[in-house]
Amino acid sequence: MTAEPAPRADLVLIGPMGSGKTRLGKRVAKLIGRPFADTDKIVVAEHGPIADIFDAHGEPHFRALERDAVAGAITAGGVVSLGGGAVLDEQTRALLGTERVVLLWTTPEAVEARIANGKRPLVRGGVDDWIRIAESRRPIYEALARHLIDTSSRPIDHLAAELADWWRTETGAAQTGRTPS
Ligand SMILES: Nc1ncnc2c1ncn2[C@@H]1O[C@H](COP(=O)(O)OP(=O)(O)OP(=O)(O)O)[C@@H](O)[C@H]1O
Ligand SMILES: O=C(O)C1=C[C@@H](O)[C@@H](O)[C@H](O)C1
Ligand SMILES: [Mg+2]
Repeated sequence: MTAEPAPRADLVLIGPMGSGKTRLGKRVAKLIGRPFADTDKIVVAEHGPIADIFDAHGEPHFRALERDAVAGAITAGGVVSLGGGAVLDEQTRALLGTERVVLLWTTPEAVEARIANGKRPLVRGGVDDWIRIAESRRPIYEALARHLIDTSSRPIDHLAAELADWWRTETGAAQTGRTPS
């Protein structure tokens, strides 16, 4: 029997816009003492604001940039927060098949204020856009995830502590005290 390849990243956070991937990812990385990367931030650093990329070149161009950012970040390791739609890419989904993937979910009520800053071109129509997109992607998210966290109402510190505990259990770090490769 062939063993499943070991995950390259410590954690990969997926989920809809505003579910807290960036904020929680940063926090949990600090707790477990591992580097943090956010694929949206990588794309922005290299190519400028996401809304500008969508407006100037369209979504498929953004997805291609995002695919490369995801592959690079996962190969580098640590805690990786993906953009909400990164899972639409087939190559990315194949990569995530062997990763420790955590799905963050939230309610429309909780997300409405979180997505109101105009930085996300796909929800310019507000929370109705968010509901349509989140629900259409839900089966993809659920098929990839090994663990689910609802970020609607609990304080970020509690969520981060819970996720760090899950990581320790999954990796055996609690028992051995070592950092997994
Ligand atoms: N658990 C939480 N409680 C309250 N506010 C939160 C929580 N998680 C995130 N937020 C706030 O919601 C907003 C969006 O969070 P964040 O940027 O982490 O979402 P995201 O999942 O990375 O979204 P995207 O897919 O668009 O990158 C931020 O202003 C953040 O501070
Ligand atoms: O869910 C999405 O499709 C997106 C989420 C954000 O993280 C950004 O990657 C961008 O706004 C698109
Ligand atoms: Mg984010």
